[in-house]
Amino acid sequence: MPVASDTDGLDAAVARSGDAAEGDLPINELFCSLQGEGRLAGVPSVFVRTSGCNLRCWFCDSYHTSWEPTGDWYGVEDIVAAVEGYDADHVVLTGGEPLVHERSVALLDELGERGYHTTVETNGTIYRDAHVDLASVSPKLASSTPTAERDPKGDGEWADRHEARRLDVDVLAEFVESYETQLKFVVTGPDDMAEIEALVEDVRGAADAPLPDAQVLLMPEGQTREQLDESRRVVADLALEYGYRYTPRLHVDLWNDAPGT
Ligand SMILES: C[S@@+](CC[C@H](N)C(=O)[O-])C[C@H]1O[C@@H](n2cnc3c(N)ncnc32)[C@H](O)[C@@H]1O
Ligand SMILES: Nc1nc2[nH]cc(C(=O)O)c2c(=O)[nH]1
Ligand code: SF4
Ligand SMILES: [Mg+2]
Repeated sequence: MPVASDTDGLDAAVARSGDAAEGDLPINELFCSLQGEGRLAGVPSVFVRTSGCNLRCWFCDSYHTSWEPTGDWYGVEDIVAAVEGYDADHVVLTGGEPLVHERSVALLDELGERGYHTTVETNGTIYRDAHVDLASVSPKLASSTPTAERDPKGDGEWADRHEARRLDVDVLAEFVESYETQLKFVVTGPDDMAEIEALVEDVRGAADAPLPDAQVLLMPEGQTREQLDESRRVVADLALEYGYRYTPRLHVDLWNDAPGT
């Protein structure tokens, strides 16, 4: 069932569609896999992927949650029951942008109460107070902006909105202060490094909690194994040069771009 048909996933994906009940969340997919990214890479985890996003990265590997959001509406209890059907104690709430949905708070709190370790994969533009064991924040760099030349769908209609929304240093600082946080940058090449260094310094200046280099991760851009074959060495060398941590995309290395991985 399409969750949204117009171009603004933030408004449209949250809009009530037909028989969706108050308190439901738009879910694009739910599956069990190994966490592929970040400091918990390799840990068996249930992934809950919400639909709808307030940004439009040209490279988004979850096209059907952002550019053309699809999914069905489920209540928190149904989602928890589906999670409990798998033999895993880690849950990753992702999207789309899960924190555009106020209802994500209830889901995270319920999972926390049941003893799950919760990771939230977020673009870091919206802060919410919830049970979050690891905030996996992926701030979006200028190189993510869908200019006319790189737009997967249109002719750059989203570029200005994306550009205006993609960074909020105070929101990033709030994540760092409130949660165990990793900043996980999608790196397209050496030209991204100046923006990363400046942003990390800005967040350090704004946050009342430390942000050591070990919590700053560089992740190669690439939706397929073939694309990562081109990018991973470049990004690994940048991590070594700048003293940040490298994170693989283990799921892509293992299963390429297969659905449900
Ligand atoms: C689809 S996003 C969903 C969560 C949230 N909207 C975000 O961007 O953090 C999940 C993760 O995949 C990363 N990602 C998306 N497309 C990618 C690509 N082509 N290459 C590398 N990482 C990508 C995002 O930066 C984020 O860390
Ligand atoms: N295996 C696996 N690990 C992941 N880590 C973050 C993901 C995401 O899409 O947020 C993701 C994903 O889609 N698959
Ligand atoms: S913020 Fe995340 S979900 Fe939204 S377009 Fe970018 S990568 Fe995709
Ligand atoms: Mg993914």
